[in-house]
Amino acid sequence: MKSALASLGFKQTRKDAERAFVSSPWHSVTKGDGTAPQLNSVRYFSFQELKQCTDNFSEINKIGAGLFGEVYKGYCTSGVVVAIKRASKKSILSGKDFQSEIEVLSRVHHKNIVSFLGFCFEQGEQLLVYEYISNGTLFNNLRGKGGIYLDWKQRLQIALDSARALAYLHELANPPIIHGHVKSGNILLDENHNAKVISFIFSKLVPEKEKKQGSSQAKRTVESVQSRVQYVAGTPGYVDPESLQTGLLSEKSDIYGFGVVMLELITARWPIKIGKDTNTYTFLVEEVKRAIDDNDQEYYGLRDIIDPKIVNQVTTVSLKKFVLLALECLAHSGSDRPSMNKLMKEIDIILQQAGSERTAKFDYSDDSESATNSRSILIP
Ligand SMILES: Nc1ncnc2c1ncn2[C@@H]1O[C@H](COP(=O)(O)OP(=O)(O)OP(=O)(O)O)[C@@H](O)[C@H]1O
Repeated sequence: MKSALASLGFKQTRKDAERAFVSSPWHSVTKGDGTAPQLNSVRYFSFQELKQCTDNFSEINKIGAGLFGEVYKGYCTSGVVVAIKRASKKSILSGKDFQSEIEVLSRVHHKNIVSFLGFCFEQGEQLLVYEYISNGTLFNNLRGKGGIYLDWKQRLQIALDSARALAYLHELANPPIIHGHVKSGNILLDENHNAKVISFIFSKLVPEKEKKQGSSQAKRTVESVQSRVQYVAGTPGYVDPESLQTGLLSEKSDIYGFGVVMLELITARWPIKIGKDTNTYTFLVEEVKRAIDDNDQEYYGLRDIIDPKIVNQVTTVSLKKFVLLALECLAHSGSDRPSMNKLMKEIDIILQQAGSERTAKFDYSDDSESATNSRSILIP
């Protein structure tokens, strides 16, 4: 992390850092009260610096918008590119809340989670600075909008990368973190098509006034999620039905969202489709469940639903196992869903099998195993 920061080219000296920290509103919050944040691996960016590297937050540098606010591409003087999330007025947190979010963010380090580089908190602004991930969201790429063609094995690898990231958040991060908003739009692809999970902290970045009693690290109200799904396109299809009933989010809500992402990887379809009259909805989960046919040895009943771009590549065994695993994630009751750790291991096995199934095909042997795998040739 240190070298990444040094290469940012802002030439931050210890003096600069101290000056910046003193001028930040946290100074008054933390001074002498023993709650100084552990910010060893992140740096403070002045608002002026961020303004400069985004050309005054120009439209041309705007790359997206989420519930926290708008996201800008920023060019550091060294040429390093960063992604800057600028809180909208309604997302501004109290100094203490922002501080605790920064503390959590600064402790998360995983190769499949977008790196958090620093923050800014001055002039009534709150900004988060991340490494910039160049190849867009999985959501867009699956729908041909990101310019990347993803074959079946790459999709399995993306599932594995994302599962690793979420398993880390659930089981290794300290304190454990519930993502709260798992969707293909929150999985970015880097230049080597590695998956990088983003936005995991957002569900905690809910303004104080929107929080309900009982909101904590482990159990957060789902009210904010519900209010968000009304205006975030595509998100409703990912919401765990059990959390909607109980009003609480848990790790199992992330598992549900992940199950939907798994189905997207197979089908490249929207998690929810709104009919022309806007009164009818089709959930991908229901579509897949309806189509499954145990008697179909080849496609498991999903021939017409599988993304046409990969339909000639999916291998029978890996397809069936992957779908069954996704359906386990989508069980109505959270207690029936697997843990992220289990998912990670299962997907790893499926990926290895998919590899060997493919190899079997290239053997051109005439046994029944390779006959079953007759669809496993990769189309370049
Ligand atoms: N580190 C990053 N590198 C490149 N692009 C990013 C990065 N972070 C965010 N983006 C872009 O900005 C968009 C908005 O991101 P953001 O995380 O704020 O919102 P979201 O994922 O759409 O929704 P939500 O905040 O509700 O999860 C993303 O879809 C992505 O295109």
